[in-house]
Amino acid sequence: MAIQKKHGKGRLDKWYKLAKEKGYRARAAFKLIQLNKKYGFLEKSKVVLDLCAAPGSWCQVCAETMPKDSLIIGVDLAPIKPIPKVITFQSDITTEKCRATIRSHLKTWKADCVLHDGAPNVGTAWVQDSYNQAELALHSLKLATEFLIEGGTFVTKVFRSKDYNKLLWVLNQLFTKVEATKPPSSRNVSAEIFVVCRGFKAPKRIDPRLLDPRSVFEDLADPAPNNEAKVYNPEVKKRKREGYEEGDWTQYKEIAASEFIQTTDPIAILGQYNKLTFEQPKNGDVALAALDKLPETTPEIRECCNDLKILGRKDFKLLLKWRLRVREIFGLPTKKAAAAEPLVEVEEEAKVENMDDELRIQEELQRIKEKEVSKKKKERRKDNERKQKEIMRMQMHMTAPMDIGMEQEGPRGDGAMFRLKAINEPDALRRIAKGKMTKVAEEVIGQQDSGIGTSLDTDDDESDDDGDRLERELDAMYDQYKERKAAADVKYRAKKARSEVDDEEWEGVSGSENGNSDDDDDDDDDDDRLEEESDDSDSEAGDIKGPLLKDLDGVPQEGTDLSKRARGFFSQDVFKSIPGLLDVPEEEEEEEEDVDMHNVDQDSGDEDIPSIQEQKKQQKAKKESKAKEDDGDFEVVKTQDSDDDWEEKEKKSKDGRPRIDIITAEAMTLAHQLARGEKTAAELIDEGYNKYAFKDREGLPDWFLDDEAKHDKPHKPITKEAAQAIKEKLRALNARPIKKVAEAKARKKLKQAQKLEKLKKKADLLLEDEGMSEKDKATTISKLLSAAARKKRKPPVKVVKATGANRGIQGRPRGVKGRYKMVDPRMKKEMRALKRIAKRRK
Ligand SMILES: C[S@@+](CC[C@H](N)C(=O)[O-])C[C@H]1O[C@@H](n2cnc3c(N)ncnc32)[C@H](O)[C@@H]1O
Repeated sequence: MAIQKKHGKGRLDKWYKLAKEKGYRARAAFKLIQLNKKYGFLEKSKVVLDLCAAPGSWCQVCAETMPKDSLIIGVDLAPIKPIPKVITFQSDITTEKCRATIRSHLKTWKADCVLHDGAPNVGTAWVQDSYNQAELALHSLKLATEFLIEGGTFVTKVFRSKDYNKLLWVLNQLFTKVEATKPPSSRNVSAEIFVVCRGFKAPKRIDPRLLDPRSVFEDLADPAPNNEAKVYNPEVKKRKREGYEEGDWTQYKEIAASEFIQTTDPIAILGQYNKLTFEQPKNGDVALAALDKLPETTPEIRECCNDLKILGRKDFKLLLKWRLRVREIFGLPTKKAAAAEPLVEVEEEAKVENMDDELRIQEELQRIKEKEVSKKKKERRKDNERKQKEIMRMQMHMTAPMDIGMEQEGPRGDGAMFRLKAINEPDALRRIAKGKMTKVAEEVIGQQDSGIGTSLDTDDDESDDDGDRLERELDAMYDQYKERKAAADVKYRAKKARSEVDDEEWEGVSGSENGNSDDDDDDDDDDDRLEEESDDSDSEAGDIKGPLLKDLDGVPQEGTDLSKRARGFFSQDVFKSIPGLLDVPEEEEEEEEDVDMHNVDQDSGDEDIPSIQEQKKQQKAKKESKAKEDDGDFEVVKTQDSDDDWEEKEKKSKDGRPRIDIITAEAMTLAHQLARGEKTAAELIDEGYNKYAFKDREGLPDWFLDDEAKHDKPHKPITKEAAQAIKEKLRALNARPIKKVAEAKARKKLKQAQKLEKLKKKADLLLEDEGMSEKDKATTISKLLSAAARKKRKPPVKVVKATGANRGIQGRPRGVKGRYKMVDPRMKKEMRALKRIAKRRK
């Protein structure tokens, strides 16, 4: 990462430039803008108090963002140039006078928001600077507690220093939500951060010590280093990311061993020091001399004392035991003695009890909570993974259903996953076919309270919020990418359209069931739709026969240009009165035959596709047979086979052969092999079971699946002949005019025919005229014909020079009508030069 310069031109960063551009008085404006973007406190505020407001960019932002007629008061030590809609005055926020002036401006009102971006004069020692900042923040908090409305927001700038935690503790006592954040516009090199405190508790009485810098920052002990951790768990070493401790600038420290014996906090010594020394100081230490001579001070103890930093848990224990033993010998109070004097101990403890302890306890609690939550998450995820694996194993016949708790009712029982009766959702079968097993199981089986516990994703929704959000963002980004690509890339559009058509084919059974003709076929939508439909399922339960018993006889199938779904839709009763909706009008047919443009299949002479007359015949025959059925008194029981028939019929031509258009070289190779008997159908089916066939795509995001789709299929060899056949097919297809051209040609033809008709009528009239001689009639008719054959001359294109008034203009030059072309002298010269060159080459 590049190091940000804080001096010289380094200060003039993008925020500085942007502030200049936008007319803000300081780049600090963006800090407030970004804070407000995150927390949104300004839009709902009517009264704002901006402490330390000079030069006034925060006030500018407030005036811009807050509702009209809001009250904005800005105060600073330095003068603030007037800002429209803002009251400003010069004062020191730590003084009583400033407080009184604010009161006079606010009258009886309370501020919805108090902002503080104050910075005392910095440039002294870091410790002093940070302390001053914390102190100023506390002063601003004091004003906030006086003028802030209950539930109001206080925003303050602080430095991350040793006082930071104490300040945070105070803020936590007064606000329900306290969050520290560093807006992007705040320089990385700056130690400043902003604390946004929401939900002012507005207590009736505030302990003055809470807002007194001396009691908050100075009277409290520094947070004790975690010496226990160092001693009880010495193997886990924590790096000191914050550098040296305050006032502790050396790394190597020794202390007299006698001190260790006498101290009340031996752990602190063991944690902080490197060595317990037995060396006598200049003025002599009797206790140390005695200790040195004690038999309890064994060589092992001495060895341990020599370097505390390399000791393990066991060694520390040894030292502590030794200390207790020596204390007993010296007659110093030990634990046992302390137990006999509980009152003294309690008093001592009460003194130690301070804000830091509370902070530590809070932190500890938070840590334990987080640990628990993450443990639960992990367990849930593992559980889900296990279940998914089991289901997959079962799909691959590696596990019996009993292994995942389906033994009570068997595979077709109430809770059974593969029970077809349960799949009464309009789209469920298709979804299963698509591999949306988990979702279906979740929705359908989950409703039945089967106890299998296959609600694989539901728990994750709650537990894995971050993961979900990330996934959603990725999905949204991928959708955007797809849209962008579709807009720019024709091939991609065509591919997408193809894949949608493929999807539609699958939907044959369920697509028209509810008349949901306008549904998209997106996989993503499937899930949503499943949810919607399953909601309705109760009410419709009686009507739904299940997709395996689908009545599609009533749906006209062939002979129109409409899709399957559209046919289903238009076959409803309401449309019955409109003639010709489902039939192709005869005129159109004739026109199509005349124009020769739409019926591509006829063009190509594709015998597999039935002609319109044949289609009609089929329809007629169907109607008759249906009428016969209706006449009869018996009810036709639909079977699964009949549905299959319907699907089959859709795909078959009149002679019963499947209507398959082979468009890839692989398919053509297969077709050739089948035709020549080189491959049997059984072999083909067998090849279908390959390593790509059992991919679990459930729950995977679209972008991943799309990428995978490029590679997760077997690559079949293709033959030269097959490739050639496909090439020729494509060439023939390309040779055909595209629809637009064909339409234009047809229009032209039609116009000519109309003209000819008109001429004919005129000629007839002339012929009937008895007053004209035959010769005159002939000349008039020939004149008419030649006039009709004459092409209309296009008006010439006017050339306009792009000089004088026309230089550099855009659009039509003045006084020029009709078609025109702008030329400039440069173009003229270039054209001449080109002509010259061409001439020379000749
Ligand atoms: C970073 S500037 C504030 C910028 C301001 N938020 C803006 O957007 O323009 C810090 C300001 O705090 C002011 N300040 C420092 N100590 C102050 C005090 N005791 N009372 C009032 N203002 C003080 C300084 O005069 C300085 O103008």
